[in-house]
Amino acid sequence: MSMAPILEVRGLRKQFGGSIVLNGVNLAVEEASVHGLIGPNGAGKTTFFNVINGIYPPSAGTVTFRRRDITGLSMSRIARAGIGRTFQIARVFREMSVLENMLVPAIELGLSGRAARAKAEQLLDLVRLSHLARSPAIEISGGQQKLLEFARVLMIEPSLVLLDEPFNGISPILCEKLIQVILALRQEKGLTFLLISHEVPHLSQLCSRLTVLAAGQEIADGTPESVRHDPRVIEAYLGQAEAAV
Ligand SMILES: Nc1ncnc2c1ncn2[C@@H]1O[C@H](COP(=O)(O)OP(=O)(O)OP(=O)(O)O)[C@@H](O)[C@H]1O
Repeated sequence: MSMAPILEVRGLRKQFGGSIVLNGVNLAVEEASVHGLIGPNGAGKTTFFNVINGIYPPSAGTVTFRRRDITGLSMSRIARAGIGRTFQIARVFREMSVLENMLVPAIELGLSGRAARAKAEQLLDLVRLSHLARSPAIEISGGQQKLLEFARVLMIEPSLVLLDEPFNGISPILCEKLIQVILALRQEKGLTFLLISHEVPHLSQLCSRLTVLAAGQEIADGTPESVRHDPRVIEAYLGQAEAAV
């Protein structure tokens, strides 16, 4: 059985002025997998997401999603093609209630009021935010805002979800819940996840495959176990520890 990867990135480069942040990244994500993207601070992980979901056009390289070339498309077209994304610091509409936040993507997609609301309530239940549905988003914690953003991304029924540090600032109990939700969505709906995280135990629990980015290039790719013992990976992280001293 050989299936084409759902996402295939080749030779991706991103340069800001004279600074090369992504220097020819290659990465393939298998459909219905949970794939981790790790690497030292400043490696280019968030920039990689920013290029994949259309915040910035790449300087060179190609992005293929479900066999379709999506390189350089706008953010909204990439979202409509089926790629959802969350941010390191959740981006929620702070003055709106939690439920209203959930309805924004539905309005953009033109879903009917009643169906959208039922779906929103079901997803809020999934991330245990139902009791806060009427609270203004500004009044819930940063961790709860991240869960809200996660649930909101699911409103557009993406087939690939990019998660940037989904566990940061979330209580251990909700982390465990989020892990179970991700695994269930993969198992039951065939969703694919690409996630940036520094949480090694969570990554080992979730991911069949990890890609390690350092200085804008992928330096290792494989199972969490093989990557952890890769000398290039150890060296990349040691470099960071020395730099921090
Ligand atoms: N819009 C931009 N203009 C100029 N430089 C940028 C821009 N966006 C990112 N960079 C630079 O790219 C480098 C990589 O940043 P990025 O946030 O992608 O790394 P990261 O691996 O996600 O790091 P962290 O783990 O700290 O979030 C940094 O040196 C950053 O300053």
